[in-house]
Amino acid sequence: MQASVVSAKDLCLTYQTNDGPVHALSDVNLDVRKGDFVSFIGPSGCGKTTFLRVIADLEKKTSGEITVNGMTPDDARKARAYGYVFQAPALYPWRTIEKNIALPLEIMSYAAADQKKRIAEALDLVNLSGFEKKFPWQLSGGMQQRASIARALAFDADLLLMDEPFGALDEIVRDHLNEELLKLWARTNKTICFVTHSIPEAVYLSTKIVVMSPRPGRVTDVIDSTLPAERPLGIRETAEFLKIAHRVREGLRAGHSYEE
Ligand SMILES: Nc1ncnc2c1ncn2[C@@H]1O[C@H](COP(=O)(O)OP(=O)(O)OP(=O)(O)O)[C@@H](O)[C@H]1O
Repeated sequence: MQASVVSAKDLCLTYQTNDGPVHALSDVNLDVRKGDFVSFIGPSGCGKTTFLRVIADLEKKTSGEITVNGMTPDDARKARAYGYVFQAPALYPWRTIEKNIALPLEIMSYAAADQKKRIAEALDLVNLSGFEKKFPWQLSGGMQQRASIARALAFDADLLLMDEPFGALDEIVRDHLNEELLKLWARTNKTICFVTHSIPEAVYLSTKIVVMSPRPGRVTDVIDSTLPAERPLGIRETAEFLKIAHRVREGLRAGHSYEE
């Protein structure tokens, strides 16, 4: 069996707010294994982003256990165990695209030639070759997000945390990036934790789909995908795909509140 990359046991996180406590995560138990592609899906406010942020040591658990590569999130952060792609592109406006991508590589002291190679590969992967010298504000929102994905890819961490990275992109670009991400994942044996609101995206990409529900944020279903590793886009029309999508939809419906 593959090693555990993220392991959560009875994990709880409660935010204290002026309106009282918000139970963002309640008794979450989950094991992400090396090489897994795990999608987190659920309605707004069910704690998907919070879970990623706990892994990345950007939030502290209230109780329970969480390890990342067998370490505390704090030690994992110091060991630079992961790359993080945020919901909104977080690029420095005073740096060109290539300099933005270079930043983590500079911090990690990659040799200049290696930096250049990685930047070129990452830009190619997200279809941004030729935009190296542009500044973020010269690109569309979608292109900026692709650049921030390139930054997380260039930095060669085994674990990629992706918070709705393709949510703002048009569907054709999104399809392309989904395919490219799968290829990259297959080639590199990375472990990916991926937040999405899209059922087809979750089913297409994942080896494991974690369905969550809010108030309090909890895991209501964990689906191990039966789809083959090789996934042309056409697989989305197959009976097997639709069966898994149906189960995800049922899980979402069961945990959904219509009272908002
Ligand atoms: N810093 C914070 N302080 C207080 N409450 C917070 C904070 N961050 C998130 N929350 C609350 O915790 C709950 C979970 O939020 P979270 O962002 O993790 O959900 P999500 O599933 O990622 O939502 P979305 O799909 O909208 O991004 C929500 O009720 C949210 O309002």
